[in-house]
Amino acid sequence: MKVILEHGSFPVKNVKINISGSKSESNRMLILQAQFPNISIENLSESDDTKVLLEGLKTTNGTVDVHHAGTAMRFLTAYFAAKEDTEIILTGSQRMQERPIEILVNALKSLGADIEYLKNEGFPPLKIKGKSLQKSEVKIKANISSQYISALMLVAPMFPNGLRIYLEGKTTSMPYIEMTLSLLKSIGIKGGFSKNEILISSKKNVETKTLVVESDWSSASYFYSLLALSENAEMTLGSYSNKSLQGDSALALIYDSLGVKTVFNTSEGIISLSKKKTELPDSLLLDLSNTPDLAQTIAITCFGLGISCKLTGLHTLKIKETDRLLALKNELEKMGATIQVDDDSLNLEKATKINSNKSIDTYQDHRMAMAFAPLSLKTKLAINDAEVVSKSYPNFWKDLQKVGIKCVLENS
Ligand SMILES: O=C(O)C1=C[C@@H](OP(=O)(O)O)[C@@H](O)[C@H](O)C1
Ligand SMILES: C=C(OP(=O)(O)O)C(=O)O
Repeated sequence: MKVILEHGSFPVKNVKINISGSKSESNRMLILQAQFPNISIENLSESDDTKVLLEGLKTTNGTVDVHHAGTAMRFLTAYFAAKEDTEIILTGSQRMQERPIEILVNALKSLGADIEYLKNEGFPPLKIKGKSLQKSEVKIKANISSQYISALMLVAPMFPNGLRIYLEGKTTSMPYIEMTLSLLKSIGIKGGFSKNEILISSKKNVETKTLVVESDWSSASYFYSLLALSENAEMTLGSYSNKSLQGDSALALIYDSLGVKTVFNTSEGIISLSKKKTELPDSLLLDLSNTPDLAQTIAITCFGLGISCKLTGLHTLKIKETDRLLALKNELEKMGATIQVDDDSLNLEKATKINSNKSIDTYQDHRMAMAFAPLSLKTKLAINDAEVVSKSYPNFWKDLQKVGIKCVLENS
C-alpha cells in the first residue's frame, strides 16, 4: 500500500489524538506479568511488536515467530531460556535473522542456558530448551544494544539468587535500562544500578497491582515534527505525564528549540503542543545515544525547516529494522538533501530545495514511513509500503488524517 500525502486541511482546530501505550513499557510489563500473573496492565500498546510478544508468551512448546520485533526477540530469548519445561524455536523476519543476538545468547549460556543457533551463528532463529538457571553473576557488553541487558534484568527475579550484571564498555540507550529497573521496582522487586553493575533480587510473588502504560513518546515525535514544520498550529496528545519512564520524552525539550511549546496538563494526563514564534538555530547539534528512535524524526524536521544538523551517538541505528543511516541518506537525498553519514553520526547540510512528488521507500521500517510523513506540510510526497507503521503505531495514518493531512491510499 502506498499513501499519497498532501497538506490538506491541516491544522484542524481543537484536535486530540490518543496514542496507545508505549511498546517498550508494554513489552516489559508483559514479561513481568508472565512471571507474576496477579499484575494487570492498562493502556497496553496496540503495536504489532506487543501483539507478537503476547502471542509468544502463550507458547510452551513449538515455534514462536516475532516478525520484526527486536524487544520481543531479545526478551523472549531470556524468558524461555530461564523457564523450565519449555522447548521453543524462536524466529523472526528475514531482517530479524540479520539482527545480532550473540551477546545475549553468550551471557545466557554463561549462566547455564541451553540455546542453539539453527541457521547462522550469532543470529536467530534459536532453539531454546528452558531450564532453571542457578548462577547469579554475568558479564555483558553494553555498547551494542540495551535490549540484551533489559532482557536479563526482566528475568532476573526467576533466578534463585537474583542476578548481578556487570556491564562492559560504554552503555548505550541508557534510559531503556532505567525504565526496566523502574518497572521492576514498581512491582516490589529490589534492584539497583551503580556505575557498571546492576543488581536484581530474586522474587517468587508480588502483590496484586495494576500497571498503567503511559502513551508512546516515540510515536508522539511525528506530531512534534508536524508542529515544527507548520506555520501555526496546536493539538493535544494523550495520555502523557511529566514524569515519564521513556527517554524519548526528551522530545519536549529538543523540539522547544525547534519552535514547539509543550504544556503538561497533569490532572488530565494530556500534553498540549503549539507552534511558538521563535528564532530557529542555524544548526542543531545533538548526541542521541540515549534516544536513538528519535534520530529519523529530528533529521527530517531539520531538513524541512532548512537548518543543518549534526547528530551523533547513532551507532545502534545500523542494526535496527534496517540500516537506518543508509535508508535516511538515500531517501533524504531523493528529497534534495545533502547529507553524509558514518557509523555513528549524520551530518545534514542546510536545505536549499525540497523536491516534489517523490515516493519514499521505507525499507520495512515503520519509522522511515512516519518520520517522512510530516514533510507533506512542505511538499506533496508519497510513502511506499505504508502498512509498515503497524510495527509500533497501527493507527498512524488515521490519526494523521484526524489532524488534517490528506492521505490517499493506493494499493500497490
Ligand atoms: O528496550 C527497548 O524497549 C528499546 C531499546 C532501544 O534499542 P537499543 O537498546 O538496541 O538501542 C530502542 O531503539 C528500541 O526501539 C526499544
Ligand atoms: C528499534 C526499534 O524497535 P526494535 O529494536 O524493538 O525492533 C524501534 O521501534 O524503533
